[in-house]
Amino acid sequence: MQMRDLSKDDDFLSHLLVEKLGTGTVPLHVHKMDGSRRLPKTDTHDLMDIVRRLVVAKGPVQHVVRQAVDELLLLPAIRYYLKSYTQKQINAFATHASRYFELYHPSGSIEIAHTSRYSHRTGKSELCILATRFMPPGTVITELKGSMANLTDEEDKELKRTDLSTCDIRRDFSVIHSKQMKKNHLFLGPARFVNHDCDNNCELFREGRYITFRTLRPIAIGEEITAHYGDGYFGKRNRHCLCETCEKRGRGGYAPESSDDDGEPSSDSSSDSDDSDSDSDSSSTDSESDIDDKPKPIINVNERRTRRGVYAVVTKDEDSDESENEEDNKVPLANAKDIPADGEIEMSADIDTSSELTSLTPSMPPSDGPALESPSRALMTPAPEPICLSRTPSSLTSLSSMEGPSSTPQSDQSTPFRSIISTRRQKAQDVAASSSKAPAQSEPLASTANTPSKRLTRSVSSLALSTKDNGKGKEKASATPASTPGRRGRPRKDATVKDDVNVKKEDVETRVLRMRPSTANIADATKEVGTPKEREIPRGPDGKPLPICSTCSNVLPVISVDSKVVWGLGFENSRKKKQKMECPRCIRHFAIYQQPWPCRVAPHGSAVFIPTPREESTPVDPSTRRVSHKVLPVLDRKLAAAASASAPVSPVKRGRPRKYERDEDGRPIKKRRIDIARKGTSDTRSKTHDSDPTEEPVKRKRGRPRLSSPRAQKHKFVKIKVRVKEEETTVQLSPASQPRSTNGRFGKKDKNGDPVSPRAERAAERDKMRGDEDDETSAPTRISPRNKNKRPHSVEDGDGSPRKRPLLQGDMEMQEPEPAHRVLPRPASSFRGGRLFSNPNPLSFALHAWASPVVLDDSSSSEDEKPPVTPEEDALSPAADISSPDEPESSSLYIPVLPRVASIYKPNPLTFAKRRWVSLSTSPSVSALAKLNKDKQDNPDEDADSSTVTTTETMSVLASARWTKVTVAVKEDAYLSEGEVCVSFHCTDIYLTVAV
Ligand SMILES: C[S@@+](CC[C@H](N)C(=O)[O-])C[C@H]1O[C@@H](n2cnc3c(N)ncnc32)[C@H](O)[C@@H]1O
Repeated sequence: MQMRDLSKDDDFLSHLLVEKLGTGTVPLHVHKMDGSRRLPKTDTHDLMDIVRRLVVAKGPVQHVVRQAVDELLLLPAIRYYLKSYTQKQINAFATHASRYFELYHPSGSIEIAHTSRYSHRTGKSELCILATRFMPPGTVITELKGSMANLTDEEDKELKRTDLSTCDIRRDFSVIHSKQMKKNHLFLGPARFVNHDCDNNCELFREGRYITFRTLRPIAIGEEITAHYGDGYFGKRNRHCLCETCEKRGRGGYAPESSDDDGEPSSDSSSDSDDSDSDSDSSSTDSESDIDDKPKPIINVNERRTRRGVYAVVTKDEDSDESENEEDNKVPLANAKDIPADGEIEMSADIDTSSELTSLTPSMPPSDGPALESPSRALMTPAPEPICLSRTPSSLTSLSSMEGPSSTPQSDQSTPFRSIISTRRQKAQDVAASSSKAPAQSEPLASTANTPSKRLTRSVSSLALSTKDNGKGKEKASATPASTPGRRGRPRKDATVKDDVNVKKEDVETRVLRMRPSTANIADATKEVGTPKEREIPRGPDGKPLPICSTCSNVLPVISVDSKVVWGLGFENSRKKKQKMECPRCIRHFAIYQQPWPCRVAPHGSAVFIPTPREESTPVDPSTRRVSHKVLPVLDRKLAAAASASAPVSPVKRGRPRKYERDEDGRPIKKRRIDIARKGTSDTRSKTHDSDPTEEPVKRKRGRPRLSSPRAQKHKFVKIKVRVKEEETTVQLSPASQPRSTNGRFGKKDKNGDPVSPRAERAAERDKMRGDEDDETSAPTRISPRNKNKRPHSVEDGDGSPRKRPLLQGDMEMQEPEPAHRVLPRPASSFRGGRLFSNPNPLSFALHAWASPVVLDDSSSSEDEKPPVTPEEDALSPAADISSPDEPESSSLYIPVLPRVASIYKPNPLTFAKRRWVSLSTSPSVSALAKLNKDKQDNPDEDADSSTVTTTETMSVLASARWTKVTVAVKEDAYLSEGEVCVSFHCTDIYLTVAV
């Protein structure tokens, strides 16, 4: 990866996934490689939602993290940022993003937090890495990753260039030096937030092609993860180091000499150095003790201080000083056969050779042979792929103290790895040696959990610091808790297990927290944390109690950005009111995990909120289930979204205006809603109707209803089928001039398949003749676009009285005599013709109409028992063809009022059965039907069902001799509005054609 890409990506990603998730007013200020670079704006809610989904997602870490990265890449701001990127660059960006996302996974064991440790010198709020669970020695912190970019000579020079006037020191970012490659590398990513401590608890090491961190000793919950940058990173012998160890020992930046010589505001005091000495005495195994024997470092006049720290311009002499450790640095990582000897690595100060962290040793000792790999091979850091599913100690760990009865680090003899830093390695050996003598060594791992962290917080609160800065002397940690929210100032009664690494007894008693190695047990640990027990109230230099976090009991920090306090002042009122206050770390933690720090997963059985990309969950306090003020912005957003969703589509958008309001597919939400609506109604639309489906009909009009109405949607099937039968019907209308239907359903065919319908043809001829004779009579029966919306059944004659459709009568006269059948009015039902016509429904209309004439025939019983047959089934059955040999040819009566357009309706057999369709197996008595019509005329108030039949103007009957086919033509139907629309109903042997 190119240095520029890496620094740019890291600036952006740390802004997105660290700074932006600082939750509101609580800042997590990241020092950028290029602070002047403008970054695209992103919505914090979007980022937080992605992280929350990651938190609750199930599945392997890699999968979950990848999902989060995918979601991130879909955000408009990120797309904008990546628009000029090549695919390779995008991949690198995504990989780097995954390193940040991985930090948040519930299986993770670290977090990025704020620290005020260096603020008194730098005026800056800085960040650090804290452990969120206990880590035994040798644990590989897999999620603490960095990405490394090779530095070209120019870039290296550029990074080294120091503009003292602007203090724009970018060199303070991790620069790793490979001795073998003789090159510097930029090391960015979450790993860059690891601060230096002279008694570091972790070491940078290389595992295979990757560089990560490994614990050197047990690390407690809340303890800061520290590395060793080198002995000369903060000036010669780190004289300006502000680490806790230096503070404890009164060295580095806390040494009296340092402040005197530099003329800088000193934090040292001679009185405190005694304490420091006593600490050192108790830590007899501390590898740094040998430094005391050496002469005090000469102050380097080239030393410079920056906003972020102190850096040394190291002379050649100093280089030679560092070389004394070189042999130690070459101690190999034993048994680590997979580690390529692609270079030794150091965390570089201004001058690479000045660093103590001068080598990540090759996998094999130098004596064993040459380096395993070509020095030209680029160094890499762990990629997301090899993410460990479990955060258990690595195999390396298991080979160390985890395996033995002792929970302490073992010596190099039994450890398959060696420290990459000579002094650290020596320290580990010493620690192991001392721990083997410790009483706690016989305790299994469980007791390790009770082991307090070795490094105890000695930093002071900002209040104390202000006092110190006023010249009251060198701050010591004896009275004040950490400025980094990693330590707890609460004493524990059960903290009886002695630390592996010679911690003073009083320190143990005041700082030990029972550690829980498993995630589930962290919940219990949190309970303990939240239970105030004989808490030693931390007090400021003025004796007043300091405000503490109600969750982790740390002193609330004061956070300043650009030397301006942005958080942490003005708690006096809250304290007076005894309001609970949380530190930024705990606030942030709860916002992300919905669990009190350091829990990342809900205690067993409790509900976990699961936000989904579609539905944003409102975070609710799980204890009260009430929406708190914290979630109001989210709630507002949800309400706005709900309001806009329920509102009709309108150009005026409601709710909180958002610049990039898009769905998960990246499409605008508004458009998507319309699409959904369209999708739901698309099949209800006829070809010719494109009205807006969301539009509500203002007024029910006669005639064709709008398709958008629910009523219209009921007939979607009918409308779809309309076009299918058009051709057939046309054939029936003009058999001589138009092509016949080819599907055989309505077109009459003989055995050879030729269309044969003499009766129909004769009827057509009759109709034609009649039409010629009486245009007035035939006109209403002909459906034309002009009169399609008229109701032909209400055709009136000259005197204004309803006039029967003469066509039927004529047909009846011409029909061959049929045996009489009893045709009875349909029994009374809820059907009302008036309602039908005022609110027409072609389906019920036709059904009821044809339920009306109940033709009783004794011979029909067998047909009645037959189950209804659908048109499809019928089509498969040759017997069903209306021109089947069983059916007398003459049985078909064609009435030329047939619609021009027909459609087949596929009825639901059950519906048909319910409606008591009678299978008319015998030829109907047309005269009986005529009688029925007459009866109806005589008794207009009779059942409406009958009226539909007797209104002969509205329908014609085409009946076969056995009534195997019945066609009803309805001249108008509002629903089948496209003029000559016809619907054919089919049930068993009855065909019903409704025409408009
Ligand atoms: C690699 S960064 C570590 C993360 C850094 N705290 C941040 O917020 O970006 C190194 C910087 O951290 C600060 N730092 C880390 N350890 C320190 C120490 N022991 N003494 C003084 N400053 C330290 C210095 O400002 C240094 O330039």
